[in-house]
Amino acid sequence: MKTDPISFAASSPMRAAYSPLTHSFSSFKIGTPNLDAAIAANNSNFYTYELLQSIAEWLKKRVDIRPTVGIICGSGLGSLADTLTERNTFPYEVIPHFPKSTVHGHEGQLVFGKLKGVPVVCMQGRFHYYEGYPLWKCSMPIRVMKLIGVNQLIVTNAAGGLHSDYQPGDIMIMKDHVNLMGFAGNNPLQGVNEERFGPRFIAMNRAYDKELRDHAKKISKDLGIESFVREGVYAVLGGPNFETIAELRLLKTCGVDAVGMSTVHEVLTAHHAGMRIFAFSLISNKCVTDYDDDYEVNHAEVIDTGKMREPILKELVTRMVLKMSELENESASANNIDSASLMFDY
Ligand SMILES: O=P(O)(O)O[C@@H]1C[C@H](O)[C@@H](CO)O1
Ligand SMILES: Nc1nc2[nH]cnc2c(=O)[nH]1
Repeated sequence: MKTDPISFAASSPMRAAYSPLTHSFSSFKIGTPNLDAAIAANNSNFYTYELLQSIAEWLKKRVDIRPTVGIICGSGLGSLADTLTERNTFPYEVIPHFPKSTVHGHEGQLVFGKLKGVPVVCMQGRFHYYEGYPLWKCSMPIRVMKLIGVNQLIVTNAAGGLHSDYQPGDIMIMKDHVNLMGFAGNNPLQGVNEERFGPRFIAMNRAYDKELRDHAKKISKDLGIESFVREGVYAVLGGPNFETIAELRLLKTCGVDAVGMSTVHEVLTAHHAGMRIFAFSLISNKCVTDYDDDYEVNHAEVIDTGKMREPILKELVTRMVLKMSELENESASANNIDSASLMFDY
């Protein structure tokens, strides 16, 4: 009989639970009220490697497509997944152990399919910290994708434009981020490190792949959209409130170009797992940094900007996926040549 990871965990006598609140580990007997309370309070990293593997296996049993490229759709950008052919859709509530999507504009389903013949898996809806989930839970689908075979990730989001030149409808290729939640000690990689995904300490200077960013700029030129494609720095805040004027002024002086409430936890998890990452923000609104400005940002506007830019974003993402698949094939054949020459030499 196959061991269900939950029952396996339940049969282990002791388990360590990490509390990001107190930054400490405590040992709990499985099945004791203490552990149950810790899990209920989301203070324990509950997704063991084996549990994540069982989720990946559950999906692989139900779908033939084996994607190596994953896509995360931001607010108002879910229709990117509608471009897929040979679609196989899994609402999050049917996938074992998946959190539920609660935000308007995030459908809450995992969609497998093909983009111009390239197999991809798309998160049509993501998880945010402000929904009440800890960051390791928000980013668990990235690890599931990794176990399915995904090694390149496209991450999209809607963000407020802080840079004075940015206008709603602009596309900002992310070259870096400021992890404000990380400054406060909140990080999805906290807790016992799972070496099978990646090392304890990771460098971040190459997280946003330069070659992919250059391809995106070239594609933008080919599409004739370079006048509204930017490259900049995204800062993540926990939300759900939008920022105060004082907060925005502070962030502007720190070199931040756009502000949002997602993406960074996914990028950290994907980079830790060795994935190649391309990320962009759709600038959905201007950030108000003037006390005389009465304009108030709202979520409906964020969704509407996504709809407005839908056709061009679909084209950008499709061309990026084709390019990523090409790069992967090139590196696969280079590896084959390498191993063939090794066989010849020895
Ligand atoms: O999921 P993303 O980051 O695209 O969503 C942004 C941030 C908030 O969730 C929401 C605010 O309107 O849009
Ligand atoms: N934090 C933040 N997230 C956003 N998502 C879309 N617009 C905004 C914004 O202005 N601020």
